[in-house]
Amino acid sequence: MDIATVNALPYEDFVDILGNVVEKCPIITAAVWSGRPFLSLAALEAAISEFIDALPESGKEGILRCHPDLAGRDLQSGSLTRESHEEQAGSGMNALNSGEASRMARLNQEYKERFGFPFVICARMNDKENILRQLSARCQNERAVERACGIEEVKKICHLRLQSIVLTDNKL
Ligand SMILES: NC(=O)N[C@H]1NC(=O)NC1=O
Repeated sequence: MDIATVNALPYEDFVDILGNVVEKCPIITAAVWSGRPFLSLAALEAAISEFIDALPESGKEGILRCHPDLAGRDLQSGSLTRESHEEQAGSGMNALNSGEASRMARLNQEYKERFGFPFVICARMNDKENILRQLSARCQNERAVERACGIEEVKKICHLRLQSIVLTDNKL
């Protein structure tokens, strides 16, 4: 689908197709629809970023809280969104050995207790070793730093999800 097709979508279809570019936050997609027409995919992505940046800190934390844990309950029970499942499987989250799995569970829990929101990282840009290393390191951050860090990762995830739906000019 190219950007002209995206711009022509009624809002129901726009939200159906693009509603999970930020995990379980279709309200963001629904909000930016009114900014059409977007000149490019980059312009649509910028509108999403601006919407997120304008939220109060509680709203940004809310976005983080909509994300499933990496290698967590939803992966085990098969209840991840399709996008999240592909991302987690791609980075080896469903193939952790028992030592890695228990380390991931312990650090995820420690992180959530410290910050009140889950650890978020763009799984498609990292392998499991890197994810575990980052999780451990980021547990030491200040809450405000970590909130900003998580939101930057949400934007990376969004960037890749948008690219898999909307053709960029060089793919036309
Ligand atoms: N917690 C977390 O980072 N979740 C995710 N990361 C990602 O790339 N997809 C997710 O669902």
